[in-house]
Amino acid sequence: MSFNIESQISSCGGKLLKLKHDSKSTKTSMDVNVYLPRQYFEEKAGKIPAVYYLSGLSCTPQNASEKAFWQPQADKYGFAMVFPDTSPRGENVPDDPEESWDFGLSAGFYVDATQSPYHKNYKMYSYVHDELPRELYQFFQTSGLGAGSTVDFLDNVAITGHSMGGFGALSGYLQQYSSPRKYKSCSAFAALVNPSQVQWGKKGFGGYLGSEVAQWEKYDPVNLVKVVSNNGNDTILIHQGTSDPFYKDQLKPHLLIEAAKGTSWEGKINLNLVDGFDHSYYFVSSFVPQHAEFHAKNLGLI
Ligand SMILES: N[C@@H](CCC(=O)N[C@@H](CSC=O)C(=O)NCC(=O)O)C(=O)O
Repeated sequence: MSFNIESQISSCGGKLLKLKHDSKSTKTSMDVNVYLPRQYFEEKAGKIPAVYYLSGLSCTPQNASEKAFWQPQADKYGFAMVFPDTSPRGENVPDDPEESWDFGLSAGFYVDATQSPYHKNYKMYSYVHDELPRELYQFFQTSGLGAGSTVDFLDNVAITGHSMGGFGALSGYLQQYSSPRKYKSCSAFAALVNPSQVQWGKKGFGGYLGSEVAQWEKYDPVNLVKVVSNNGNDTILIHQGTSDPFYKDQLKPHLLIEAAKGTSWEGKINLNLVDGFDHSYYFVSSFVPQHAEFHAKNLGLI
């Protein structure tokens, strides 16, 4: 199933492509933005790595594309950016019965839902970590958009995200850690590190996965650091604003540091508490340069 290029927008030295495709995982049409850096259009840039950015509650692919300012960094180091959506959408896609913004549409939690009625469409784990990379790779292999360059959407890839998306990045990175296609690096901005223990996560996991805690633990980073072995010197980069209104009740990054103690991740989670910053994209965009450099190093670009 291929992509329709809804629009191509010049941004910095490259192009932001707004794409739409029919997803087998979600059984809906899905929007995704891809930023192709200036290197993609230069002669013989070869295979360009990709960074996947997972957005948070209430987002579409537009929020980060417009407000995180990843594009200048992508041009600086030579990586593509992928901005997936945060949930399936469509007239037959179930939403939150409470009509809140923390569950349902724009709040898919990057899990594969097992509970009715969400089990049909809310397969966001499989979509983000399996279907979307494969479909993008195939599409760009034949798109002819670049001057002899290609994007490596499958292997030399990194993952990052904000809030619910920070959870999604940590969860996907750790779950895929021992797979052949593990992400080369993972970072997060104001992430939900222990969804099983906070209101947002209890509502999301409960609604999508049911009440069996073992199903929650499969996705929860605080559990995953205890069962996934860090097979090298991998580190995880996290930034958290101390003026973030969700810091104390929903995000709780210290719980991940605590959980890592006594494991191969102890001392490997680089948590940066930054005074005066909130939860917004003013916070995210302030630290994107540091995260971009972190991923560029792990992708072998510097
Ligand atoms: N729509 C809500 C605001 C919800 C919110 O702040 N969402 C954050 C992520 S929260 C955890 O995932 C966000 O990224 N918002 C998008 C943005 O562009 O800031 C409300 O109206 O309060």
